[in-house]
Amino acid sequence: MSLPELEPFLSWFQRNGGTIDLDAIGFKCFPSTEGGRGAVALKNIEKERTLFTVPRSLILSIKTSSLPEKFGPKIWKECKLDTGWSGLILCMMWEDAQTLDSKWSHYLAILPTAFNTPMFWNDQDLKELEGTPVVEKLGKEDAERDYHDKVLLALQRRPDLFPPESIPNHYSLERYHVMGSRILSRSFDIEHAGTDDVTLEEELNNEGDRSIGSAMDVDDHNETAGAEDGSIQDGPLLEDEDENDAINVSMVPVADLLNARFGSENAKLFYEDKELKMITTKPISAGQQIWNTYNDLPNSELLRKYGHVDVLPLSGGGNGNPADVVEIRADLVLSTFLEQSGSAATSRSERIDWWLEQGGDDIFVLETNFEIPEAMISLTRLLYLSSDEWEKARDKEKPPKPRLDSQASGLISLVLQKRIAHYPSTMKEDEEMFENEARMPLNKYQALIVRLGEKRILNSTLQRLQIAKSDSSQKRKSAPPGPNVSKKKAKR
Ligand SMILES: C[S@@+](CC[C@H](N)C(=O)[O-])C[C@H]1O[C@@H](n2cnc3c(N)ncnc32)[C@H](O)[C@@H]1O
Repeated sequence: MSLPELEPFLSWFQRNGGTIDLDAIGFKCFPSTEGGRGAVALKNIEKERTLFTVPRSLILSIKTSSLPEKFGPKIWKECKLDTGWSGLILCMMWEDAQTLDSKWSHYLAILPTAFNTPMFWNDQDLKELEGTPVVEKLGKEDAERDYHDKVLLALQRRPDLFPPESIPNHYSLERYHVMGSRILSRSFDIEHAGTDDVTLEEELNNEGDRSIGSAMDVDDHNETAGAEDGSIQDGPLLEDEDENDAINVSMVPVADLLNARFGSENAKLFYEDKELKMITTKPISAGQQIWNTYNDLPNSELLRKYGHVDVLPLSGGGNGNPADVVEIRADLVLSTFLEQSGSAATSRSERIDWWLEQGGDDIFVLETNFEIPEAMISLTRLLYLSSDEWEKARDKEKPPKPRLDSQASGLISLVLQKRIAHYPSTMKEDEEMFENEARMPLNKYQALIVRLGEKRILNSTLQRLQIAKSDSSQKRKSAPPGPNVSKKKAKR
C-alpha cells in the first residue's frame, strides 16, 4: 500500500541505494489527529526488524549538497553560513532551484509547502498563545535577520549561482521560512561518518564557535544527539542546537515520513558507518501506524516545531499531554520576593549572582506530577536567609536545602498565582470554551489545548501546595506541647 504521490519518490530512493521492505511497511493518510500521511504496518512485524535503510549519500545536509563546495569554504564562512541553519536552508533552496538537476528533486517534491506552526499564524491567533512560552520562542525576527544578513549577502556574492531572475521564486524570505520549517519539523541530527571527503568539513570545523543559533533555536533544553545505542531521534534532537554542529543537521528521506505520538514509539532510526536504518523497537500488528519518537515533547513545543498537539487520556482523568510542563523564570521568584518583602533589588543581587555561578537554574519546570522543583525551593530559601546565614551558605558553597517551610511555600504560592495571571483567560473560562465551542478553528483549538495543559499543571500544583500548607498549620495548632513546654510544666 502506498500513496500515488510517493511512488516516484520511492522509486528514486530505491534506484539510489535505499532499501525498503514494502511487504512490511506502506504509507497512507491517517486522520489528521494521528499525523495525516504516515507509515503503516502491512503485516505483523516483529521487534528489531529493519524496515528501511538510507545510504548516507541520500541524506541532504551541508556536507552532501554540492553548493558549499561551489562556494568554497572561505566565502561560505564570510557569509556566516557555517553557523545556524541558514547554510542548510540555502542548500535546500538551491537544490530546489536546480529542479530535476538536483539529486534530491524527487525528495524535495514530496515535502510540505505550507505549515500550520505558529510561525505562520496571524496576530489574532498568536494572541491565543499569550502566557505560554510559544510566542517568545518563535524566533521569527532572528530568522529574518539571518535571511537579510547572511543569505542575501551570499546571493549577491555569487550571481552566477543565484541568477537574479531566480530570486523571487526560489530565494524569497517566504521560501526561507518554508525551508526553515521543513528543517524544524523533519530534520535529524546525525554525526557524519566516513572521512573520504572531508575538506569542507575540516575547514568548517577548524573554526571556533559553530553552534547553531538560528531563529528556530531559542530554547535550551538538553537532549543529546545520537543516543548511546546509536539511535537517532527525529527533530527534537535539534533542541540542543546550541551544542550541535550545523554540519550534522540532516534531512533524511523516508525516515521523515514517520509520525510520532506521546508514548507510542515503535520504531527508531539507528546510524551505522555507511547507512541509517529504521528498526522496530516493539512488535507492530498489521494495520497499526509505525511511530517514530519526537522525544515526547510538551504540547507547547510540539505546536511550535511540528504544528500539532498530543491529546491523550491522562492517568488522573481528563485528556491532555502527559509530557506538558510549565516554565517559571527565576526572575519571577525574585521579583515576587522583592515585592513581598519590600526589599531593594540590590539587596539580593549578590545572592542571585552566586546562585547562577553555582550553576543554579534560572528556569524552573513544573511537570504533571505537580511537585515543586527542589531548585525553586532552594532559591526561595536563599532569598529569605538572614545576612549571617547567607554568609555561611556562601562560605560553605552550599545553597539552602530544598525544605518547603512556610516562608518558601507562601512565596511559591504567590509566584504560581502570578504565573497564572500571565494568561489573559482563566482555566474555568478555557474549560467552558472547550466544552461549548464545538467547531473551533484549528489554531484556536490548538492554542487552547496548550494553555489548558499548562493551567492544569499550575492550578493543581498550587492546590497541592495550599493543602500541604494548611495541613502543616493544622498540625502545628493541634500538636501536643513541645518538649520545652512540657519540661517547664513538669518543673512547676
Ligand atoms: C516528520 S513529519 C511526519 C510525516 C508527515 N506527516 C508527512 O506527511 O510527511 C512531521 C509532521 O507530521 C505531522 N505529525 C506527526 N505526528 C503527528 C501527530 N501525532 N498528530 C498530528 N500531526 C502529526 C506534523 O505535521 C509534523 O510537522
